[in-house]
Amino acid sequence: MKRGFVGTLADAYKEFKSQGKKFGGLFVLYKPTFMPVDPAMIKRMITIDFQYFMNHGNFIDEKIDPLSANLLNLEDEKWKTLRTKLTPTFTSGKIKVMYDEMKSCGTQMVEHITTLSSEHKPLDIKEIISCYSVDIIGSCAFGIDCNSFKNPDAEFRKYGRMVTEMDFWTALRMFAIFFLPEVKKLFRIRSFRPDVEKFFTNAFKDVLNHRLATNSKRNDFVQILLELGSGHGGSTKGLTTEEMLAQSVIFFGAGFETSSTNLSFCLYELAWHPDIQQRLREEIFKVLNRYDGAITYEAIMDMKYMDQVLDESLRKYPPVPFLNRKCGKDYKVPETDLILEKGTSVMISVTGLQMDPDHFPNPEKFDPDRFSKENKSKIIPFTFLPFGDGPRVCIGQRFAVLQNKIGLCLILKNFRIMPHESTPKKIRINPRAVTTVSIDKILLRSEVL
Ligand code: HEM
Repeated sequence: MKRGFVGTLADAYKEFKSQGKKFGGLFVLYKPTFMPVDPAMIKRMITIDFQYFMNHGNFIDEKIDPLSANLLNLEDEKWKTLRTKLTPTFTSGKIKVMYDEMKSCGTQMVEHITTLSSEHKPLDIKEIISCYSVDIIGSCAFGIDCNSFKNPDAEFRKYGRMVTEMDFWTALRMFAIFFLPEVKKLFRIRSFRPDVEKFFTNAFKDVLNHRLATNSKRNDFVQILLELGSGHGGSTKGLTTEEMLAQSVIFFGAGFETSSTNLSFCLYELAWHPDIQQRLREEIFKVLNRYDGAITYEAIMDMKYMDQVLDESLRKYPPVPFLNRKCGKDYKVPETDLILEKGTSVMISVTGLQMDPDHFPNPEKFDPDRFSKENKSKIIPFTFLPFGDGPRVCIGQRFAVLQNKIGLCLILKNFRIMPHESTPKKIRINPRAVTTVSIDKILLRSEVL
């Protein structure tokens, strides 16, 4: 399949749209799948009629694959209970506490880019941002200082790479999780390779044991998870050790690649658009001036044009290019006689919507002004869905936005970013991947300011 599954979903979206339909049907291999394309219908399905479409329909088997019992995969009451328990973990207040940790990871990234710049070496931007991202999520979700920049063979970076590198088996594993959970169950394909699973399990348990033995604390998710549970050994009141582990792993799995995709594509576009880059840099200096030059949480939150730039990158390169749901009980499609049977798979093409010229004119153009105060209100609701929507919306959105704003602020404050002679004019998306990944390595140049 030349276009890959994500491309095929976007093509189906285009076809249904061009036929003037509000929805359509397609087969994902053997599986009949319903695809709404009308934003009002999408809104209805994932918010108002959420009770019918509460679950993603991903693979889950707590016994043979305990790590699959995470927030992303859990269903019905189990999901609801866990989401309620975890929601306080991601409030602005809790995320703000992790700010210093994020900034210190960013400072290490700046040192690394400074060395590369002074040696006139190109920046492998995805690799650099992935190190930054792995340092942050390793620190916040596992309480471990990864030091990926100082130690390129750092274990977290190595195993993190294994989770996301699109070799044949990872691609198959990820495809099976999202599209063919029955096949995954039949062949007992686990969510992670055994060595990766072992690494994360040991790392988490070591940290937990250390915290409990020394009564030490840190501003991270482990601490919050620990406070939710009654601690080691398992609890029915809070979270058991296995449940905590599954959540930390999904924070890593769902947060690391998505966030680095957003920031690295953003820097790629800024390299080709020096005018947008300069406008953003001017905002950074202007805001920092108001805060006496200090890069504080409040200053970062005040950088509004930066939000526009990151949003435009999320629009053009949605790290998660589709939303999936499973119909939980027979559902009558509004204004039709069609009944979606319980168990039917539903796919929403985020790429289809966000690259639709009816919703975003000239969609290939990188134009952060689409998200300006005046223009944002003109965007049709439910056509911009990089974090999903409804009760199942991404729980880590605030965390991801803060992390990427800090990274972008530190990079643009210190460096000018430019294309390298090998930088592709257009990104070619890897058709094997179920996320938005470039086939080509993206090299950029940097100059110390
Ligand atoms: C730019 C970065 C990110 C993007 C684009 C992104 C995107 C998404 C999307 C599209 C969903 C599914 C929403 C739906 O079905 O409606 C999701 C769910 C989720 N995300 Fe993120 N995400 C990002 C960062 C993060 C981070 C940093 C974390 C954790 C620290 C995280 C944790 C999760 C979890 C646990 C879920 C499942 C929520 C549930 O089913 O209740 N994500 N994300």
